[in-house]
Amino acid sequence: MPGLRIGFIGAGSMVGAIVRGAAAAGRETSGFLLTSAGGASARALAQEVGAASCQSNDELVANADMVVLGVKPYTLPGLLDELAVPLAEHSPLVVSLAAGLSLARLEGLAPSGTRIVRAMPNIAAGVGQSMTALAAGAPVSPEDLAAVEDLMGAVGRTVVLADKDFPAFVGLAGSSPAFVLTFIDALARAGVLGGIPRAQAVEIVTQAVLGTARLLQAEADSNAAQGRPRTPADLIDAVCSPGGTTVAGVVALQRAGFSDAVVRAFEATVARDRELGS
Ligand SMILES: NC(=O)C1=CN([C@@H]2O[C@H](COP(=O)(O)OP(=O)(O)OC[C@H]3O[C@@H](n4cnc5c(N)ncnc54)[C@H](O)[C@@H]3O)[C@@H](O)[C@H]2O)C=CC1
Ligand SMILES: O=C(O)[C@@H]1CCC=N1
Repeated sequence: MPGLRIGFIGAGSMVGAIVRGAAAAGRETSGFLLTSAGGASARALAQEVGAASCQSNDELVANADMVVLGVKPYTLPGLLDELAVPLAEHSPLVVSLAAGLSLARLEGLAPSGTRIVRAMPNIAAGVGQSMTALAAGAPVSPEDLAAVEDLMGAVGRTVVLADKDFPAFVGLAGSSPAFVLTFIDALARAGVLGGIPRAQAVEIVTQAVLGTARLLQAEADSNAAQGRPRTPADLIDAVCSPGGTTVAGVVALQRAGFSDAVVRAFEATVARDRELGS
């Protein structure tokens, strides 16, 4: 939204990805305000993207229309407590990126009536490919939500989700880049076992994963209108020649408990998200 001043409290991995992704997407970043603990990372990020850094979180809240909270979940309650007076006085729209903290919990920590949007992006925001969930609290207007969709839409896809579904979403998209990277790392190491140098193996696997994800997206986009798009299982069948190499590998993955390991990773993530919020 042109002219909107967006403050980011915290300039770590996630805010860095959003701010760099927005800058790379051509978003006007001169209205971005940044702070961090100690200030150094906020100043460096601000300089990199042509934004401004603030001396304090109070100054940032006083000057922003939207305040994105990009600190760790365990830091957030203390931060909201410290910001109670400026938040009550200036009433910016507040966006929390924190895992675990439900809208009800956030609303209980902020001054009464604070407009809060909960967002769960992922690290691919840095290259404009985040999958971000959004949930809006009761006082949030359609225009407020549209402003957050506009910011997060600049760095990937967005979906509005019920707050209760956030723990599952974290397992599917917030944390899952690390699961996919674990797969890429393991397959690339196997490639080294097969005699291919590590850097080349990583490049090869990365393109294979990217191509597969693009194939699935194209399938959904182009076939949705005409009928039932092919599912991941359909595409697995399309790669598996009878008696061929792929089915041998897929059956070996199944025997080793690959699907079970993935479901366990999801369940552990959901459980940890719930623990963080309790
Ligand atoms: N890293 C990721 O892939 C994702 C992270 N998130 C959420 O984003 C939030 C931030 O996570 P990361 O960026 O990974 O953490 P991080 O540790 O990389 O960054 C945290 C930032 O907060 C700053 N900070 C701490 N206390 C502060 C204070 N009082 N005032 C101003 N700045 C302060 C630190 O200086 C640092 O820049 C978390 O709530 C996390 O749940 C959500 C989705 C994905
Ligand atoms: O690990 C975490 O808690 C954060 C939330 C989702 C991704 N990183």
